[in-house]
Amino acid sequence: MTEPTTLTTTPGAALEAMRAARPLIHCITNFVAMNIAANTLLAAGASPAMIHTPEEAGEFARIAAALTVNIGTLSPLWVEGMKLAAEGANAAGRPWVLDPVAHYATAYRSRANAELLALSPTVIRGNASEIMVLGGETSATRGADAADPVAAAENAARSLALKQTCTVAVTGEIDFVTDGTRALRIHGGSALMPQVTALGCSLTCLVGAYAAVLPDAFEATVAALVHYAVAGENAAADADGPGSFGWRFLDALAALTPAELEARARVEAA
Ligand SMILES: Nc1ncnc2c1ncn2[C@@H]1O[C@H](COP(=O)(O)OP(=O)(O)O)[C@@H](O)[C@H]1O
Ligand SMILES: Cc1ncsc1CCOP(=O)(O)O
Ligand SMILES: [Mg+2]
Repeated sequence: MTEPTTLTTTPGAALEAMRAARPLIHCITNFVAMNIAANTLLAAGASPAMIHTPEEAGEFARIAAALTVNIGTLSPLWVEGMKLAAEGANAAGRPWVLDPVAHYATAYRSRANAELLALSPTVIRGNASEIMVLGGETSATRGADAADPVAAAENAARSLALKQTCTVAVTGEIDFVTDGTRALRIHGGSALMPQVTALGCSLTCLVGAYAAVLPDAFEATVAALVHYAVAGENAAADADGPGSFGWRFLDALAALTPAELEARARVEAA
């Protein structure tokens, strides 16, 4: 029988540590997400830098506390920058997070994603459809939005985590995080979240911020997802729709205190 997964750093302590460190996060994300992801990191308490050109991406990854790579809007130059950055992060012993946006959509995108997977991301964060296909299963989805429930992706996430020796986060109505041995589910958030573009991409950057500070990538990923889940619930309480949810969500990320996060976190064994 396996032991139930417990956290050594609670979500409140993780938030306190992340804000105290205000880690510099190197983000290579897509054109849609760049602004909202940078604002997400600032609101949460980290310091973003969006740097993608091959001339400097490898060098900068060695300076930053963590790297996040998102394949949402690719071009050959960007892919080169992503690979150099991942190599730089690995060389400097920094964690890096991969967001495989719609990696199944085209042959070019699949190839780029496979090349990044070969560079051993510390964490992979995707929606259920993205993780199912990465884990060798099929999905009816074609674009960036999920067409499957998170529960359907749990087995794929476990096998992907074991194959890649990394942490895998599957997000959706109830998030699932595993490193192949440990596994937890995180409740919270809002049905308005998938109606605002790039919130998943921005979460990937926030996972980088926590992974920069906590030594355990599994626990860092859980902490980032809990921060997002509680902020999402708070923002949704007064939102009229996706538009007002967007700005309320930034405010809620910033307003959360470690004590509130501690009291409101809903994490269960999986
Ligand atoms: N139906 C939902 N209810 C609550 N939270 C949700 C729901 N769908 C997505 N989320 C949250 O939205 C955030 C982005 O996840 P997701 O939409 O799965 O990513 P992506 O944008 O990459 O498809 C996560 O924090 C996730 O928990
Ligand atoms: C719409 C879109 N198209 C290419 S990247 C992107 C953003 C996807 O954002 P998310 O995965 O967070 O929904
Ligand atoms: Mg996504």
